[in-house]
Amino acid sequence: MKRALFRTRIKFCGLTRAGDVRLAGELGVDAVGLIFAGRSPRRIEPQAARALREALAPLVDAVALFMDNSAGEVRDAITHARPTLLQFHGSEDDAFCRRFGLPYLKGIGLKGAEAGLSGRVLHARYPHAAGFVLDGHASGQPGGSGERVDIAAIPDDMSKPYVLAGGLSADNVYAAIRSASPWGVDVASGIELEPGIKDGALMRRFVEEVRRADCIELGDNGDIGECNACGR
Ligand SMILES: O=C(O)c1ccccc1N[C@@H]1O[C@H](COP(=O)(O)O)[C@@H](O)[C@H]1O
Repeated sequence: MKRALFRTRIKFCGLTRAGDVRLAGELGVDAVGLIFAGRSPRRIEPQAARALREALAPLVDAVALFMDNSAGEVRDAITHARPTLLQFHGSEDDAFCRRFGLPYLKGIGLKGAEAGLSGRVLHARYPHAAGFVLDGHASGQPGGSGERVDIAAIPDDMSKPYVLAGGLSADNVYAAIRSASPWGVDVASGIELEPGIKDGALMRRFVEEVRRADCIELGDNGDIGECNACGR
């Protein structure tokens, strides 16, 4: 695939501090994930989400992440966080995910029960999904554990955008983008000091590595061509 002027989208997930949200915007990150899943160490209360939302720069998406939350909890989070996108990581079906009137991403664990499902099956199961988050963890398990995604497990017939997640960091995101060419990349633990506490230097290095991967144009035969932006 030729990647002329392609820009890999970046989502930082599980932010809990307004300063981290501000820095994400300054670094040019496309989306910031606020986690309402009960099983997450990065979970925030809806009221706390309001302050984080206010720290978000314009033109940056706020993504509200859920895992088997009740409809009431999802609505409460939406009221406070005013997300532009929802992300579901549990056993929610398409009807549940779409009932809130916002576009949604469905998180799929590439290990366990959902391993080996084709893109065709995923698209049929979640026909209204805007895209998918393909994550390294087993289905039924919460993400955010740093469990490394196996690029070989990505279905080869994904027709909707997918975001790659699972154990990504500044040390491996370049290689992951070069081999999988995802629509976007999503990271939680790889940019933090401890769950929910992000590290500015790791955030910056992660973005730099994504930009470096995007700077290379791959020809149809996989050869590395010159940089689209700088011509080198
Ligand atoms: O991050 C969490 O705590 C979490 C909890 C429940 C479901 C999903 C969760 N996070 C998602 O998992 C990916 C990968 O995380 P990591 O980079 O491997 O630590 C993260 O980007 C979130 O979208």
